Amino acid sequence: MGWIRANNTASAKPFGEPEANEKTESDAEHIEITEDESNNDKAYPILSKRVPEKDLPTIPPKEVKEKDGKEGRRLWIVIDNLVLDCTSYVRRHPGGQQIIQGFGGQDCSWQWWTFHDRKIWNDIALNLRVGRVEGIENRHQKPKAFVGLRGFGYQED
Ligand code: HEM
Repeated sequence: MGWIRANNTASAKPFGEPEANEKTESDAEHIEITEDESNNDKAYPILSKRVPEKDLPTIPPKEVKEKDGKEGRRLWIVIDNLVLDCTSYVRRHPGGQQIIQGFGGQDCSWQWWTFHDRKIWNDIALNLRVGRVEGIENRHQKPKAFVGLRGFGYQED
């Protein structure tokens, strides 16, 4: 795999870490965003995973909901109140493009953690953060965990 290459250092400055978007060895291992593809959003560029969560910009929910990836708009998803820009990543998603597109501008926290582990979070998702948001609801209720057989007629004796 290659580099995360972000050329938007200047636009990242307001968030307090001038070198925030410099590539590093650890960033480099698992995600490749070429100069052309990154086409970073000027208002909300993708920030390095070295930027602490508390220093991410807070994005109004209205703006997040607009980023549905349609008609040239950026494709953002929300996981655990973090906003991830999947505009470029979606094309290389091993689970297919459609599933991410279906969550554009929306929360998909529990669905995400159903299919991915902490390593994928650390290696890839953390390299896609653009900010934080409060108040974006998941449109699907999380199914209750399957806790026993009683409901299916199992009888204890
Ligand atoms: C930041 C966004 C995302 C990243 C970085 C990401 C990353 C990945 C990776 C690395 C895999 C391969 C996993 C493996 O081979 O073990 C994968 C598979 C998959 N992802 Fe994602 N994904 C993202 C978003 C989503 C979303 C929003 C969904 C929908 C809920 C989703 C659903 C899936 C599914 C269904 C698979 C296939 C799982 C399987 O074959 O067992 N992903 N994803």
